[in-house]
Amino acid sequence: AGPTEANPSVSSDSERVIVVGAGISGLAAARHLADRGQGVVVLEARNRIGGRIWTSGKWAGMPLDLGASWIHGIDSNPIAALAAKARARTVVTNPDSSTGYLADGSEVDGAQAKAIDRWQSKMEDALSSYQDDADKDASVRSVVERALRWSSLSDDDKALISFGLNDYEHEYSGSVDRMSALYFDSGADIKGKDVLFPGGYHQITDLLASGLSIRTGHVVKHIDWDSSGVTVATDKDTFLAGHVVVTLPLGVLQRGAVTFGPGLPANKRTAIDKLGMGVLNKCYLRFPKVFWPDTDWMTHVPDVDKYGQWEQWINISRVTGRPVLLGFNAADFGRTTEGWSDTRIVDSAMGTLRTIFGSDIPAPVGYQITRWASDPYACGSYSYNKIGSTPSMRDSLAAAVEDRVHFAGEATHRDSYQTVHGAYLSGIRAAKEVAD
Ligand SMILES: Cc1cc2nc3c(=O)[nH]c(=O)nc-3n(C[C@H](O)[C@H](O)[C@H](O)COP(=O)(O)OP(=O)(O)OC[C@H]3O[C@@H](n4cnc5c(N)ncnc54)[C@H](O)[C@@H]3O)c2cc1C
Repeated sequence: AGPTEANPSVSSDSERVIVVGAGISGLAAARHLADRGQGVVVLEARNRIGGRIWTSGKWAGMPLDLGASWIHGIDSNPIAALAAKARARTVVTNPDSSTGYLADGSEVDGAQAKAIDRWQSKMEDALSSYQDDADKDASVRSVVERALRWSSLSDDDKALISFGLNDYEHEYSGSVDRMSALYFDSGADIKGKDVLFPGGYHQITDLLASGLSIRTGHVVKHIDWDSSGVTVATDKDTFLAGHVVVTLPLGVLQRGAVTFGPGLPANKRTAIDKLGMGVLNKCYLRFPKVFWPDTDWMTHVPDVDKYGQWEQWINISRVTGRPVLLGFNAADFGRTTEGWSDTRIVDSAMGTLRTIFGSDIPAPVGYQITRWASDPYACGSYSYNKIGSTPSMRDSLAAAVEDRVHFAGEATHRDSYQTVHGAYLSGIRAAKEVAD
């Protein structure tokens, strides 16, 4: 039967494709299919599209990205092509444009900067020789600490090494205590400059979404299939289709928030279980005036007992001309702060800024804070390679089930997981599977 009058959204149209999730991967899949004449409906739990791309309009005239900010590596990056198509202005941020500070707030001098670089190279060497020689996985931290004879080091050197370890956590989002030394960096190298969008990343998702049939406010609960088709049940309705493209974040799959009938194959369940979902949170602070240096980045090396706290900041005034700083917290500390009140988070951030810039800096006039791990439709920021996982598990995560249930999303991209472009490419890949 076709759509019924009582329930127009129920259709047995076996040609139709349902896409679960209106993040960049779901939108890419739906766009690809719709452009080829395929009937496609996107079901999205939130009342907005974009998923982990989320531009806040809370401060008038100052769009701020609470999820992804950058196109990582603009060379042959499909998101750079979409940005051009959307006529979205981009601004390069340069990792070398950075001012560093030590635990006491003093600026890192030339010799100290060299010491940081030296420890960073030693860490990289230790991890790459481990990858060459080891036959058993271990955590990034344990490999680094063993190779650098941790217990024999001074507290100052430990602080510099810890800063390097936390840098991995910012990049990969997992804790170095659980991140796989063998595979933590198994993704493809980023090629080209990093750029962000002063007008917000939503320009990319809006471009893809234009004209698509998207049902927001539909929380998918069950996905069932057999030889005749697929049934997708949300909290409001039931939808029938020939194929479904599932773009649920890894953390949502891990939580078992959506049931699959019949169950998912064993290798996919193993991949869901073993891959890691990490955390990166943002805290934007708006001030009455700029009191910080005119570099893109500011870094802070805290004492070892304050591991991972407010180590990386980006100077938003370079991008928007407005007096705004963005502090990041990753992995365990990022997760810990999610249990704190906004006031406690802002006070903690201000503690670091006062150590660096003095107690007479102005109080912030506004803040915006993310809690990605507590978000039930993300359950984390992006995936990472946890001890016990292997890169091939991403292929298992990506594999279609019986040519009916297809999977996309950043975690399914073996080379470019953790990124917008990886998620986008995974959506196109899933759409091509359906269309074939
Ligand atoms: C703080 C942060 C900073 C980042 N920075 C960058 C960066 O600078 N550059 C970069 O390239 N990448 C960055 N990333 C990663 C990037 O945002 C993601 O890789 C990408 O957006 C993921 O897209 P996706 O389509 O796979 O998943 P999502 O965008 O999460 O899409 C999945 C969709 O499914 C929906 N959903 C969940 N559960 C259900 C349900 N039960 N029913 C229906 N719908 C459901 C969700 O609401 C969501 O809209 C960042 C991520 C975070 C969180």
